[in-house]
Amino acid sequence: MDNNKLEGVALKLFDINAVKFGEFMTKSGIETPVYFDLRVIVSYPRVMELITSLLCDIVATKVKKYDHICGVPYTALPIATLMSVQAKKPMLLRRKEAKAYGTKKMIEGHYNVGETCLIVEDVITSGSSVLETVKELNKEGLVVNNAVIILDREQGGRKNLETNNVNVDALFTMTELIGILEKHKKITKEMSMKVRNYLTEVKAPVTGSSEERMLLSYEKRAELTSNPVAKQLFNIMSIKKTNLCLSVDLTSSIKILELLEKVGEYICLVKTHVDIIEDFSLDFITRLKQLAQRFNFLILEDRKFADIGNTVLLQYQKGLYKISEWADCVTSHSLPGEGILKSLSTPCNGLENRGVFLLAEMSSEGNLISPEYREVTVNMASKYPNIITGFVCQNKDTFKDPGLIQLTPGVQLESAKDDLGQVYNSPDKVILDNGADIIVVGRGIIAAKSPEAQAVIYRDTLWKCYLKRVSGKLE
Ligand SMILES: O=c1ccn([C@@H]2O[C@H](COP(=O)(O)O)[C@@H](O)[C@H]2O)c(=O)[nH]1
Repeated sequence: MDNNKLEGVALKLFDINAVKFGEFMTKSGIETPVYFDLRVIVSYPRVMELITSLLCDIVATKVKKYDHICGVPYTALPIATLMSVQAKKPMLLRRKEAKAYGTKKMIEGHYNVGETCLIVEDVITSGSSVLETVKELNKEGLVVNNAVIILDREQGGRKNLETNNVNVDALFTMTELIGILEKHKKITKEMSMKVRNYLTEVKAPVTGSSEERMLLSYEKRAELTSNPVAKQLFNIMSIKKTNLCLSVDLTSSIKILELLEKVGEYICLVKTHVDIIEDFSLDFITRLKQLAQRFNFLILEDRKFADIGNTVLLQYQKGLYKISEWADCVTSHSLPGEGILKSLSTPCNGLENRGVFLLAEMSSEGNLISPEYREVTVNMASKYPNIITGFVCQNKDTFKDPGLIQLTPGVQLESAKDDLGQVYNSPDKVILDNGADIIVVGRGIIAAKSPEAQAVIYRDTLWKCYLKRVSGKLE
């Protein structure tokens, strides 16, 4: 590759503010000393031309065979278009959302099953955006072996893609780009060191492992999930900056509503056991739903269904509680087999956005769930991606899919046990070591002198642990 041309592009990117240095906060609250915004390059035709020609050079020498070019939406689309024209290879267009009318195709353009497609992307961090595009192309029977990238942030993307059989070639790694800018005195030695230190501190997430799930932000995971309730929860957590689920194990509906008035703003999810409420009424449900809307949290009925499909269907939709009409999600055992998931996914008027947390483990001492049971549960869930929101579990290795949520009960500020077998772990332990995404706290808050003040303490402690986890700066 022409090194002068490459250095010229690096300097140009700096001049046009496509690369910035300082103290930046990502949307999910993680600090970074360097920020890339390659969206601006469309305003600089000469930069576009240079980048296209360098990427085409890489492809000509490194990629053996490809039939199509596809850019990852949106920043890479103009570059992919220019490359397609320069290399005289047909382009495919990946939609982000299917059209509401017509063909509903996600990939536009003419192609045949078994043909190969080269992917073009501007920046890779974890590589998940490229993988989303790979997934869509694979669904159409297209094969992806290669991706060309303008900048590799060296934060695990290359490894993730290679694990998924996609070979990566980049114009620059972050280290190379920093090196050029330092050499040409665009940035100081100190700034260059700061970025290098940041790179060594930030651990690389690996796709397909529980580590990747733990290192990805809730924001990013909202994009990766196929379950509408999980998406809503990831979004609520990102917006409200809370991963606290309050378990309102109280027997008076008035007390539950009073408590939620005080703590609603600190939680992303409320967990109920409606069958312990002594004065249950549908008016209580109406008021609960109003609070959920006002404070932007979802409702999980911890029903722990465990019967044959037909009975569960009746328990879910009928009886005194009519759970399916108000609970955004429910918990269920996998013990009876797949029938239970079939019944919970039975279409019912207006209930498209319902979710299920499947119990893969329990927090109580001496429970009978074995590692084999846990594994079969997770495999069973994979056949029902539309309704599975996540798992109630205690361990990070229970599942890998970053689109699913680990809901972990048995949490108090200090590790402890109650007299009836409940085992409590600390926030550090469950989030940093054990992979919890949403943390269920019951008596730790509701039995406190001031539940409101205690909810704030839990919200802040749990969120800090999450930020520490996604920053990758684990000891
Ligand atoms: O394995 C499990 C599954 C569910 N739970 C429920 O969570 C809350 C925990 O309440 P604490 O007062 O914080 O102990 C409770 O409603 C359980 O039914 C669980 O603890 N363990």
